[in-house]
Amino acid sequence: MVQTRGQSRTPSKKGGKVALNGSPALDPDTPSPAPRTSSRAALQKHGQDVLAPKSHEYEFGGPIGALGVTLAVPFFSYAMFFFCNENVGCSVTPKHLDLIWKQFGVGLKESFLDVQGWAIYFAWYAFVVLCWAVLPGKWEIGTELRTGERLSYKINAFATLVASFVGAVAIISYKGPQGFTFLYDHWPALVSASIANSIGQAVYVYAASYRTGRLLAKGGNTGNFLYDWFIGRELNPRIGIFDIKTFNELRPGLILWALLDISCACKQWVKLGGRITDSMVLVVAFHGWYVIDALFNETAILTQMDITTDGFGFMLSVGDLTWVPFIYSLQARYLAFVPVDLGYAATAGILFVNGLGYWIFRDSNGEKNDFRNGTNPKNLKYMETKTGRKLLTSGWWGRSRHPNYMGDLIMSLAWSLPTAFNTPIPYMYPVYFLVLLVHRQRRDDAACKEKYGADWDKYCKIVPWRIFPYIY
Ligand SMILES: NC(=O)C1=CN([C@@H]2O[C@H](COP(=O)(O)OP(=O)(O)OC[C@H]3O[C@@H](n4cnc5c(N)ncnc54)[C@H](OP(=O)(O)O)[C@@H]3O)[C@@H](O)[C@H]2O)C=CC1
Ligand SMILES: CC(C)=CCC[C@@H](C)[C@H]1CC=C2C3=C(CC[C@@]21C)[C@@]1(C)CC[C@H](O)C(C)(C)[C@@H]1CC3
Repeated sequence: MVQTRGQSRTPSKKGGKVALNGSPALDPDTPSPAPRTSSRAALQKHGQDVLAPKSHEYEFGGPIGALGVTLAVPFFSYAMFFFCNENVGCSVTPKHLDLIWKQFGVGLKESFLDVQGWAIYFAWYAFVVLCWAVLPGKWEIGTELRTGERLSYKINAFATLVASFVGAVAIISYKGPQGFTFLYDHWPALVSASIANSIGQAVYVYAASYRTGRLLAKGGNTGNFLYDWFIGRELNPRIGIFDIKTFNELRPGLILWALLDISCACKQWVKLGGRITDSMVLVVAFHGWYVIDALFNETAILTQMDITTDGFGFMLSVGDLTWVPFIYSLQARYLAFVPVDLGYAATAGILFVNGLGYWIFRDSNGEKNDFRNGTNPKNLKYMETKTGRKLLTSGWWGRSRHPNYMGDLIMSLAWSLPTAFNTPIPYMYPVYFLVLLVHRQRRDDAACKEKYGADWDKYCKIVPWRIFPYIY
């Protein structure tokens, strides 16, 4: 599989560099830490202005926005379950609300007193950490930090995915599909445990960021407790050589998403007495492929803004650990109790929409990756900038400034179409995703404007559309 995201592969250099946050940078070929030069010496080189610059601007609506998202994400993660499940159905009517209200006590019990569900979640999390520690993987060096140093990351997310799939297949082969419905059956407890995990981690990294010498994210040090806790103060929180942000971004949430989908398919199999619908096959395959693709290209995230620029706070912890697995799998969970048979024509139509989205997503990311890696196989036009970096002005990047987002958004629609049109709830994912990517595009454009100055304005004149040509 080719690399699809990020700008370029991070250089795989040998050599013992110093990581500021107390963890030694690593020789990429050895899983054991290279000798530390002296983190204290490195600290002395950099003043507080470099390590912990004060942030003067709020994003995401400032502290009020931070509070809103902090409350909204857990609320919606529960609501999507309690408003849409096999006992109450998935309609949007006052009668339905009344029914949900009557189930409130049961919901509380299922969420907080289901010890087995909580145990499953934390056993799962421990398993993923263990895989990180014991499975082989090469060490890759990340992008240069503000301090001039680089951190190393163990690349074995794909091996973790394979180990998880092998485990799931073993359970299903041994016990049958009914033996793998336990994730579906403990859903509210799993949501609660993941929220508890994300709160715990956000509190930990916030407190740990006050240790001396931590490198803070430029936007996460406003001095407002709620906002900084939400956005994340420290850029690369680590426990020794374990990088908390990259670990959470790719492994526990994304793999759990794929496993929840499989569990939903097993539930449908049991419900229908030994078959799964074409719509379920499509959803599980589309999601599964997306997860495989992300984990196979693990190194690509090392150049993404979440890793290079943003801190790790509650927004990312709850996004990675709760939102991704439990909201992104909504369509599969819906189909588990409302089976939809699409037939050949609708299946072909949806395959076409997903294929179109995937092609745009992959081809546009590929064009940029090639270009940032110093090649231009399609001989695309580009413009020079004063920074010395070039910007593509033809091909996908000549059609809009974020063609890769367009592809991703088209795919997100294809993931909801298999649920048909009985209720709008399974379409919540593409709606959320549109909001996320429009916001992300604006943040990225602002960052590019800062980076390229007047050259970015010139590029925007050549390529006026932000995501969708002739629309936005
Ligand atoms: N499923 C999900 O929940 C999410 C998925 N994604 C996906 O992740 C992928 C990566 O997205 P993201 O990290 O946001 O950023 P992008 O991959 O879109 O990268 C943006 C960067 O590309 C460079 N760039 C911009 N224009 C040009 C050009 N014309 N020529 C060359 N380089 C250019 C700039 O950096 P520079 O010039 O410095 O190289 C810019 O900062 C996307 O496909 C997105 O859809 C993202 C978020 C969530
Ligand atoms: C509602 C809320 C708290 C949102 C926080 C946003 C996060 C859910 C997303 C921010 C960037 C993300 C990325 C992915 C998942 C969603 C979050 C965490 C990603 C890991 C999905 C798989 C992709 O292939 C990816 C690796 C490009 C992507 C990276 C960004």
